[in-house]
Amino acid sequence: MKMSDYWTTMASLVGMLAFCQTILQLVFPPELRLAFLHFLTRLRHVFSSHIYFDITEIDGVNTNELYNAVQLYLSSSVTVNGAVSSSNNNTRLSLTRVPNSSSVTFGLSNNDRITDVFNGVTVLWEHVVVQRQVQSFSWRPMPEEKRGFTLQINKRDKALVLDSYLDYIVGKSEEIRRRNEERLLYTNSRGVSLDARSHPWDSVRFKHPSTFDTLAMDPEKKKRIMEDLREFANGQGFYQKTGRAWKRGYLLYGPPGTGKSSLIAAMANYLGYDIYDLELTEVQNNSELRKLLMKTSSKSIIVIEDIDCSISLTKRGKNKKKNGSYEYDPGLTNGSGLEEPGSSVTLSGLLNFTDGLWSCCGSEKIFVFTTNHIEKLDSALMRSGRMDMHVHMGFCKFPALKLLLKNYLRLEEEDMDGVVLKEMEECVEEAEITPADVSEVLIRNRSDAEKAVRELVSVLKERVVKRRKSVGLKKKKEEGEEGEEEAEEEQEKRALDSPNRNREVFGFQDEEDEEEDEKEK
Ligand SMILES: Nc1ncnc2c1ncn2[C@@H]1O[C@H](COP(=O)(O)OP(=O)(O)OP(=O)(O)O)[C@@H](O)[C@H]1O
Ligand SMILES: [Mg+2]
Repeated sequence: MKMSDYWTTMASLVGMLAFCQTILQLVFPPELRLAFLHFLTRLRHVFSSHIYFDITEIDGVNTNELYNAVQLYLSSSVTVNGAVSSSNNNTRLSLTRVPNSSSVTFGLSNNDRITDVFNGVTVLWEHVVVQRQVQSFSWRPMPEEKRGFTLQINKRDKALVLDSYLDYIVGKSEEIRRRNEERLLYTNSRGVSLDARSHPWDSVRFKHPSTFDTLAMDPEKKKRIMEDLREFANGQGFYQKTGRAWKRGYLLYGPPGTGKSSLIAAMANYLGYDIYDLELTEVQNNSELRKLLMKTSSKSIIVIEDIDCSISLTKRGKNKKKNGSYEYDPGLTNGSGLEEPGSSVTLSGLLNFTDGLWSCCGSEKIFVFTTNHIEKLDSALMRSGRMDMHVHMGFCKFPALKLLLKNYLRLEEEDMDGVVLKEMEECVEEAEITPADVSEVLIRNRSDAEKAVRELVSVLKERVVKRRKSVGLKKKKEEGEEGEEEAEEEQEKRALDSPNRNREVFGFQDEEDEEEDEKEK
């Protein structure tokens, strides 16, 4: 038989089987029909030159990330990839826009098909939507519809698809999400079941406008951080070669309102990473902490803000328990001072979270801790290798001030009066003002740039005067204390040198003195 005849016979066989399926659906009772249908579908697949893969939206009770990836990928290939869209002119698309999202997502309508070409191989995608059978009882309610994609490929292309096409789709969908600036902000909350199948993080779309362009800080420091982040993101090979986990730790410290949280948002926007904002007070113990970590995705920033507020995570000695562990009380004592059993996150638990074997579940993760009081932190948290970069976010200096003026008032250096600029330059550092306070003044007067600048200068000057006063008072106090100390010392010295010292000091006369007194009498 010729090859073409073979394929014709096969095609007619497959067609016949499909026809039988339809007849069966009409004639037989449901139970029998189902069994026959299964049998015929199998038979059809045996003779078919195609192979099919089902990618369902929900895998058991977990959401299937591959489903979302395929949806995003196909949505972009319909709109971006010209070759595909032109061959799918008749495809019906559904349009969705998620709350807070700026972009519209195109998706395949129910039971519609689309072709895609990968490395010269054509594949067919079908979006299958069927009604779910009514559940008598379920721990977790399921959606009414069962959705999934079916991928149809030629049997001979199976290896190519399994080896690289699906990976390509996942990578591409992540890229699309980042390009759409659609990042997610996750947070954990207490009481969420942490069994192996559910997701302990709640997420919202993250659209923070802070970027490195809007961040007012020392330009050199900013450049270094950006370089470090870029090297990290491109450093897969380096981390592999050196045997290090592909992760990096940042400790941001400084007074409130100096831009620590803004820097984290800028980092996420710069790299296109998601943020996991870990609320440590909601975590009951180390094992829960580990489970949370296991459920974080790659390309993410895991943040623990205000770590200094977790008292027992600070100086080790203070809260050392009898068994040698370091305890953290996340407010779990129920007011009676009695701690609920098993409710503690220890410092070593936290260090394992950032540094131990578990920290490299997934890869490409950045850990960021923030604190207002670096001096309170335990040295174990600070040692090199743990927090790779310590970034001090300090009071506003002149370059940062100029950036804020530019961002808030669109005032360039050359637009401004040289004398005013000089005044600002001279007093900004001494004023010890935070970028948050500067922004406050500028926002208040943003409709009138001149007024904003005037007010800013006067605020700076006021602060300088206040600071000088308080420094003067402090100095005086110190001098006063020093003076008193000196006077006391002088007195003591005199007392020591005086021949009557024993009298003064000890309150008795020695024998010699008594004799002299007698003589005088
Ligand atoms: N360096 C900065 N550059 C630009 N804006 C800043 C900067 N620092 C603070 N701001 C402004 O002040 C606000 C508060 O800043 P942010 O929350 O980042 O401070 P923080 O250091 O995290 O404070 P805290 O220690 O209280 O958490 C921000 O919304 C931002 O508008
Ligand atoms: Mg903050």
